[in-house]
Amino acid sequence: ITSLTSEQPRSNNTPVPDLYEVFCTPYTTEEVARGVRAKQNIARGVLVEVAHCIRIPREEYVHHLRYSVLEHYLYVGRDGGMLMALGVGSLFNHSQQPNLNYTVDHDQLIISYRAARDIAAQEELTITYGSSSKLWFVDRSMDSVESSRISMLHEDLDDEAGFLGAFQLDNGSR
Ligand SMILES: C[S@@+](CC[C@H](N)C(=O)[O-])C[C@H]1O[C@@H](n2cnc3c(N)ncnc32)[C@H](O)[C@@H]1O
Repeated sequence: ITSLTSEQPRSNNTPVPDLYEVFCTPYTTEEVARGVRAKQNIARGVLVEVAHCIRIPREEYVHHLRYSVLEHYLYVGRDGGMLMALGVGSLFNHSQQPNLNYTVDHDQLIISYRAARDIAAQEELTITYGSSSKLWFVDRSMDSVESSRISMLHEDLDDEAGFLGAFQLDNGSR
């Protein structure tokens, strides 16, 4: 069965297997601080991960989850709801110059992550949560000094939906 499966063409929404691993970060501040890094070189455009999500209705988010630790793990969903990405979708750390882009399929409750550029083995895989002025933590990523300079230059461009949740609520957008 294994060889049969691997001989079949990969469908457009099947990520390439074994591209990443979870590691302990030197810079985030959780009790167990993790990030995700590449295990091998990844070419630009490669589908790295597909995260199935749990939809959290707006009411549950507003009255419960935003007061919990999960607040720092949620993606913005539809109609004021939020999405909890399963698997490593919830473990990507933030960078102002991320090497992953992601798209949210609100109907299928799926977030797809693709390489935004060529990525070298051992590089941390990162997404952007939004502009640095809206983050709820001190950005300690390796590129944060350079990135805060760039984000100040691009502050006005950063108001799209789809980033992780907390700052958007502070921002009064729901
Ligand atoms: C979605 S979680 C990422 C996984 C998290 N590092 C963990 O081990 O559970 C978001 C949290 O990671 C931390 N984090 C993510 N990116 C960071 C960065 N660039 N600098 C410092 N902390 C970061 C913050 O504490 C944030 O609330």
